[in-house]
Amino acid sequence: MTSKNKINEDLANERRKCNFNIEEVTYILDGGKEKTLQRKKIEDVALNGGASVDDIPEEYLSARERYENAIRKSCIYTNIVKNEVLEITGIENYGSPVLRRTGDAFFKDISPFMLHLGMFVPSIIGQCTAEQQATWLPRALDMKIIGAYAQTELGHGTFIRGLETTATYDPETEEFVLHSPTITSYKWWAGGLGRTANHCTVVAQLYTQGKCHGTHLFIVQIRDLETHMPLPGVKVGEIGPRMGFNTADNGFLGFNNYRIPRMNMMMKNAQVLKDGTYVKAARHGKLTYGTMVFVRVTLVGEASFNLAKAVTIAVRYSAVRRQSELRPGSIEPQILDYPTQQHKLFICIATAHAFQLTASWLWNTFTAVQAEMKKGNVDTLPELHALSSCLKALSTSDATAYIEQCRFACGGHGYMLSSNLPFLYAFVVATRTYEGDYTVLLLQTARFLVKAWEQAESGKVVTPTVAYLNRHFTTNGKMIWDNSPEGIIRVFQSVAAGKISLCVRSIRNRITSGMDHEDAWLMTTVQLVNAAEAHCRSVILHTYWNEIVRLTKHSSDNVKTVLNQLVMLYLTYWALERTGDLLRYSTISENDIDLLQRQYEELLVKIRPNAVGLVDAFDIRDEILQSTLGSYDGRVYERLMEEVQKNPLNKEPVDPSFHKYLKPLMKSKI
Ligand SMILES: CC/C=C\C/C=C\C/C=C\C/C=C\CCC(=O)SCCNC(=O)CCNC(=O)[C@H](O)C(C)(C)COP(=O)(O)OP(=O)(O)OC[C@H]1O[C@@H](n2cnc3c(N)ncnc32)[C@H](O)[C@@H]1OP(=O)(O)O
Ligand SMILES: Cc1cc2nc3c(=O)[nH]c(=O)nc-3n(C[C@H](O)[C@H](O)[C@H](O)COP(=O)(O)OP(=O)(O)OC[C@H]3O[C@@H](n4cnc5c(N)ncnc54)[C@H](O)[C@@H]3O)c2cc1C
Repeated sequence: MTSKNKINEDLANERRKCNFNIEEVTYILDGGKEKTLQRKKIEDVALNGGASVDDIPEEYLSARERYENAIRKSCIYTNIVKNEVLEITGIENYGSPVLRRTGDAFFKDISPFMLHLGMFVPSIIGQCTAEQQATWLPRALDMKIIGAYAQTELGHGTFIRGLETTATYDPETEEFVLHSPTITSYKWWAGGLGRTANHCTVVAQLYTQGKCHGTHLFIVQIRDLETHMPLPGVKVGEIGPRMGFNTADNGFLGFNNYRIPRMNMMMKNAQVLKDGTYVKAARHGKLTYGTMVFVRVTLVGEASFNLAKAVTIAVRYSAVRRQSELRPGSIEPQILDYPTQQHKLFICIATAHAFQLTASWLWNTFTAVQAEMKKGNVDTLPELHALSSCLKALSTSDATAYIEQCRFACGGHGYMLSSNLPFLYAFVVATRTYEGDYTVLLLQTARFLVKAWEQAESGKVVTPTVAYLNRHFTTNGKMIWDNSPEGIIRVFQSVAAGKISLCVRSIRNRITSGMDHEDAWLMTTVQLVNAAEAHCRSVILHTYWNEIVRLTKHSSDNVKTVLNQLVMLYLTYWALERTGDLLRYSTISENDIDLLQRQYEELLVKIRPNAVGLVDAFDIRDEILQSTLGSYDGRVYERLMEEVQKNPLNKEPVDPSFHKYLKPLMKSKI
């Protein structure tokens, strides 16, 4: 073995200690052996050309060079996908998470094509009629047209009903006239819009026959397909440097009485006829928000995957890194041996599992609701909206906090861009805001919870994810504390029920004392966010536990044991995090809390020998991890030194600025 492919001895030892079958866990996380094999096949085809490697790491490039480089790599990757990967996987895999994640090997930051596949194509699939799809979809999938999703404006992101861009129907020419009447009506933020896209989905207020019918979606060509020049009446550009997403050319867009054909309105859920008659969406008023629901569902899996990357980096690094002395003169321990380090990292492994299994479950729920809606039944949509809203909010928020924790766990080296942890953080922290801000989405879930509470109060049976509310009305007093997984979950459900109940009481009291409903709701929103968070925690705990029980039924004993230890760690961690709530809503005692703490510390000890095996089971290739600290071989220090050689500042022994500025300064007199 050369030093280049030699595995770090500490990491090799960790792998020898691992007592479970790593592949078995990978299969569970991927959703089955076949899925793992297909993912590996895709990765082999897409990555074996080594196309990801930049001669100069992208962080050293100027804004222009970075963008051009991102486009170059996006085209390379798209050609590989079109010509090689889809040959083996089929076109239906075009937008699949596996392909998006494989693409991470090409970009430390973001592909300018991400929103094309992430939202433009889904908006065509979800919002267009079959006839419209036949016109647009093949061209979009073949990249003959490249799209963005332009909804947010300079003045409004959250409040979609407040968007100002107008689309006014002109029956004379059978066209819509798009217009940006104010500075705040300019579209702002859309990924890929600034420099790359030649089309976009535009969300605008629809006017026909002198009446406004609210926001609707339109497909709009914004650039010439030959010259790429913005079309007359279109003003488009890039919004400037951001915390992350710097290769995603997020853009602005304004229209000056810009005309598009009538059939460019996405007409699956509402239509404007040739004479201007508006035909209302028959089934549900919010179906035009469907693309957002789809993306929120996929973001739970994204949160899991990015957290899995971060914790793979941090655990491998913590096995390689030795620091301090436990006793005078003793060998320096691996930092992974410190219980405080285990406390930082094992919860991240467990959370990545919890979110991955919840994401699959949510995806199944989403497809079931879609199937019902195809049959004309929209009854399950409110529950899906409430679930996808809170799960998106919590998974992105927790993943953000834990990725930062992984960075802290890597000390100074975690601050290096080459560790990839700062990029991961910058990417994931944005997911807490985009596709619906954290607070705003939890308040959407709270609306659903208050309604469900009122139904349960009146004796009606409520939908499955809030079924615990029915129990709330049949049991008296605090929930009996019980340290079994099912017991902990029941207590978390009681916490949620108790908090929702307090919200309802607050709202009612405020109304009784003279407030109108809107103000009473507004004054209760701090509690409502808290209640929605508690509900969502209980959903995640419940789903994670149920899925582990179901998926490990036929697993080997050691896999069962280690996955059980992780889920128990997760349940215990959250019980300890929420002791205040447990004291308020259950019979838990001081003694029970002491026991929980001991149980938690014992779980850290039990998981420790399998920690590296557990992150290996995420099976994330080095090309995708893109980290000096987290590679499979653990050559941390060598890679940090190799990276230094790529630094353009080190190309010449003396920097020109020395002669230009430093030397004159040194020579000048005070
Ligand atoms: C291949 C790719 C793979 C992976 C993906 C990887 C990366 C991700 C890809 C792309 C993402 C990248 C960038 C992000 C792009 C964006 O950010 S696009 C812009 C997103 N914008 C938002 O999310 C805005 C958030 N705001 C809203 O959703 C709404 O305005 C609101 C819900 C907050 C409020 O809407 P209103 O119309 O005012 O409604 P309301 O009065 O509050 O509620 C009325 C009733 O309607 C119900 N409702 C609201 N929304 C929905 C919905 N979506 N579905 C079903 N029902 C809904 C609401 O609950 C109310 O019901 P009641 O019964 O209580 O009356
Ligand atoms: C990296 C990135 C990429 C993006 N990509 C796209 C894209 O491709 N296409 C697109 O259309 N958009 C995109 N966006 C925009 C994004 O969807 C919005 O920024 C997001 O929905 C939040 O809206 P806002 O910016 O208007 O925030 P605001 O609504 O102004 O929020 C500001 C604060 O006010 C609070 N707040 C707002 N309303 C309420 C309320 N009703 N109750 C309580 N608190 C409230 C929020 O909680 C938040 O703390 C992107 C954003 C980012 C950061």
